[in-house]
Amino acid sequence: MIKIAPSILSADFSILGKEVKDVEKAGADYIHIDVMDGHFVPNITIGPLIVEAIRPVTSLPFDVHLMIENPEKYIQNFVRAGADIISVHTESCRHLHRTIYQIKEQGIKAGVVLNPATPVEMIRDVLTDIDLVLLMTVNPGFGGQTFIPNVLKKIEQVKRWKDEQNLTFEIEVDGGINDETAKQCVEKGVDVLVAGSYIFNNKNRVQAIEMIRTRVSEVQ
Ligand SMILES: O=C(CO)[C@H](O)[C@H](O)COP(=O)(O)O
Ligand SMILES: [Fe+2]
Repeated sequence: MIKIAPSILSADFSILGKEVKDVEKAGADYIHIDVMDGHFVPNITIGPLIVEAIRPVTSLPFDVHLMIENPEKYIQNFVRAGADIISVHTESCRHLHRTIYQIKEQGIKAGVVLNPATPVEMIRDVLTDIDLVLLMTVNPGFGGQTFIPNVLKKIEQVKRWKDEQNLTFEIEVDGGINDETAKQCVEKGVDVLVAGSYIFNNKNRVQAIEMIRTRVSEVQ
């Protein structure tokens, strides 16, 4: 069963709690939360206060995507705020293995993220340590960008390593996901689809999630 993780980056922030509830009712599996610091990426978004504020609204897992410098400094804050999965970029971690274990020691799941231009070899030696691999299908920083098809072959490679070693981490994609690109990613072995603008820009979130599920079911 493919999981769908609406990215609240494209939600209406003036009614954020209501937006989260809306996608939960529409059949979301995770809530994807994009944390940006204006340094690692050219945009500033959500901090632990907002995560804490929406925590009581839903029981869905919070999938927190840290696009920040020195992510190790903020892990505990996001765990206390209610994160269930924290993913860090290989490009912002000098000691990736240490940071992964810092997350896991907090009793939550750890993910690693790769930008579109970062080779998958960067995570090969931590594949047995992680719960999630997040492959960016756009350059991080903004919602509503166009899917980069070159990432499809990276999905294929990560899926091959996962199967060869009988590993259980989830493969997630993020950026430019719509019903068509979702299908292409699932064909290559993706388990979790992050979608921001495709879901939140549709007034009918049930229909948006249903469109993705219908298209990807053609693969399964
Ligand atoms: O991490 C992100 C951007 O850095 C977002 O999760 C992503 O862009 C989702 O937005 P969309 O589905 O509109 O592309
Ligand atoms: Fe994201």
